[in-house]
Amino acid sequence: MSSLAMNLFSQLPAEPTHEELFPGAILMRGLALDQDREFFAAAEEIMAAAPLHHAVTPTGLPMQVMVTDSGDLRAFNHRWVPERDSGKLWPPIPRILREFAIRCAVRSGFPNFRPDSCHINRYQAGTKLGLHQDRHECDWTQPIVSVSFGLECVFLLGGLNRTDKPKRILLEHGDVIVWGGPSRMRFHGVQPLKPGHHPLTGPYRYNLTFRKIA
Ligand SMILES: O=C(O)CCC(=O)C(=O)O
Ligand SMILES: [Fe+2]
Repeated sequence: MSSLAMNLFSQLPAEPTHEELFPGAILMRGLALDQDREFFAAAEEIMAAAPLHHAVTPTGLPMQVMVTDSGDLRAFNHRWVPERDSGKLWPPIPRILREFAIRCAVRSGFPNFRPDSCHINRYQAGTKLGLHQDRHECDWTQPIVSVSFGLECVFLLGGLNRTDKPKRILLEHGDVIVWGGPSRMRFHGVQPLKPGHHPLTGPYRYNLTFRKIA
């Protein structure tokens, strides 16, 4: 019996997992659970200072996913597009989130991660994110740290070509995925969210990605 299943019976908090999905791509189930309320409250602070808005495709079309950002001035300047964004500066990354993201990277074999931004995606039932690579960052030796809250989703982690068949990974509240090194440019995406209700986030899934952009 797996330790996770045992814990259903013992009612003890589950130990986070450490699963290497590919070289440089690590799934740590439940790693954010211990402090989920504090972390989500910090995400809510970001959203209060920088309200969620619809993401737009590179060609300017509105997407279903709602997004916002936090981070330092250099990262903001690197990503800011006058035609797309308001001129308002990003709020800083809350310290509790930045330090957690660094710990996640260290556990995954990336001890030099220095995130300068935290991007938030909010999904509701039916919202998906197509397969893409994260390529707006300057330094691809720095990994991506992704933390999920609320409703579960099926995360797709593919290869270095868009047509490579992706692995399907169920991501639940508190799960963390880090991808870097040889996995940094893997295509990834999110399948349409199933409707549901989560005690902390209601009808939504939130995903926080920590990056070194500038
Ligand atoms: O929501 C997720 O799990 C992935 C988000 C993502 O890939 C992105 O924002 O670039
Ligand atoms: Fe991405």
